[in-house]
Amino acid sequence: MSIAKTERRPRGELARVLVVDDEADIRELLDLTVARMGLSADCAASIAEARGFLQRQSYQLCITDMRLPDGDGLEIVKLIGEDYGETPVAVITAFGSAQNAVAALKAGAFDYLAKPVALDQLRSLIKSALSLPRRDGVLDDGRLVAATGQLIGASGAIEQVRQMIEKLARSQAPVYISGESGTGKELAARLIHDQSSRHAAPFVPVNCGAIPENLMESEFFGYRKGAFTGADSDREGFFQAAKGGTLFLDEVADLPLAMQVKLLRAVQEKKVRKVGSAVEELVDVRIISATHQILKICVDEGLFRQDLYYRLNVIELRMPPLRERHEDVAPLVAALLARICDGQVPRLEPQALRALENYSFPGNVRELENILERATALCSGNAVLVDDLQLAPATAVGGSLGRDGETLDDYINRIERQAILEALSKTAFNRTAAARLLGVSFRSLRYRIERLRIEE
Ligand SMILES: Nc1ncnc2c1ncn2[C@@H]1O[C@H](COP(=O)(O)OP(=O)(O)OP(=O)(O)O)[C@@H](O)[C@H]1O
Repeated sequence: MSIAKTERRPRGELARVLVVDDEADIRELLDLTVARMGLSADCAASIAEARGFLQRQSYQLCITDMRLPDGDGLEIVKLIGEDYGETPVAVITAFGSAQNAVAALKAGAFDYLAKPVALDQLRSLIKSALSLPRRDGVLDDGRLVAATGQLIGASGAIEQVRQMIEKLARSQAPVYISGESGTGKELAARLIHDQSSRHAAPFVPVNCGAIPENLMESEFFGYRKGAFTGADSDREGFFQAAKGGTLFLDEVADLPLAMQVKLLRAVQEKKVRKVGSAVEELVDVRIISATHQILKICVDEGLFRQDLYYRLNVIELRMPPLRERHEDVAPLVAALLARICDGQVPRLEPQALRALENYSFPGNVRELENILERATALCSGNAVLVDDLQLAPATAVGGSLGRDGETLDDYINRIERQAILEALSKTAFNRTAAARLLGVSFRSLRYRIERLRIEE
């Protein structure tokens, strides 16, 4: 790869878009739209032609069809990802081909457009791609976007999360953030938004478990005046409030099934309909979802729609529990104490730090925050001692023991199932790697998967 391909476009020079499509009328439509936006386009009819253009010229965006005469659009996504990483790639998928869109996003595509291409969607996609920060976090106007420095921790696991956040910020793909309560899922979602091309638009966090079921549709999609008693004026919903930005659906597993159907439509069509309105409106919103539950189990238990699961969980970001990264405790303590005390920061006795490093933190970083807040209020003088921490006695990993009426066998099966699903999700459903992680043989894992009827 030559240096020129990753260089920024000099100030004043037109941004260039590479269009790859074998259908002349689509090439023309894209070429015209790009030109009307004051940009310049090169058009290729095949992968081979696109390769030639990429070797000669750097691009701020590539838009490619999925079906090309000498291969498929995913090849372009991969080629650019490997050799021309600064260039975002959007794919055009056939009407209703959700699988293609998901596959392209998983392969690293920046976004997708479904045929027939809607012009306003195309324009907003181009605008988003052009306002993407560079890999080093510098925007087109030279400003630096918020760095992932707010995510404290020096462990390999947190470093991986930081890298993943940076990668996800350069895409529009739906992200599903998994992890126990208090591991920093919302913080990670905010960081993805802050570093993305959407950073100037709103980040709207929604706790799906906190909205009464009968108000859900109007809270999400808004309503028209007169839609129901008390609707005395038009109101926007979360989707409209997050226009151009990011909608963070926290505790998404708590959405009732009826609402899941409506959300699926909104995600798939990128359109919503206000309660009481006859027309649908386009909404340009990126969805990041999270839950502390294991969503795959909710799907298996029939509580969460599988089709919605696949649309939301295009890319998973796993937030590791604090007990898996004890080396993060000391830097977190230092940062949290500075945040809590704002000025006179007390000293943590070495014994107190050791006690924290050996603690299992069922409530993760949020629990550490609470422990430190309480300890700073309780401590006398300027030192926090072990007793000030008031650590709870060791608890079982993974939370409560048994649910109401659960037999011992059910309980053991549930924990086993949870451990297997976690291992499978950590290893991208590679059974050999998952078996290694669980310390069992491949055959034993296969047997357990069958016995517990786990579907991948
Ligand atoms: N690595 C981190 N560095 C600094 N602060 C962190 C980190 N992880 C979590 N926090 C802080 O811990 C608190 C809990 O984080 P957050 O709300 O993002 O967790 P969560 O996983 O979304 O929790 P829940 O599942 O309960 O909604 C917040 O105050 C957040 O700023």
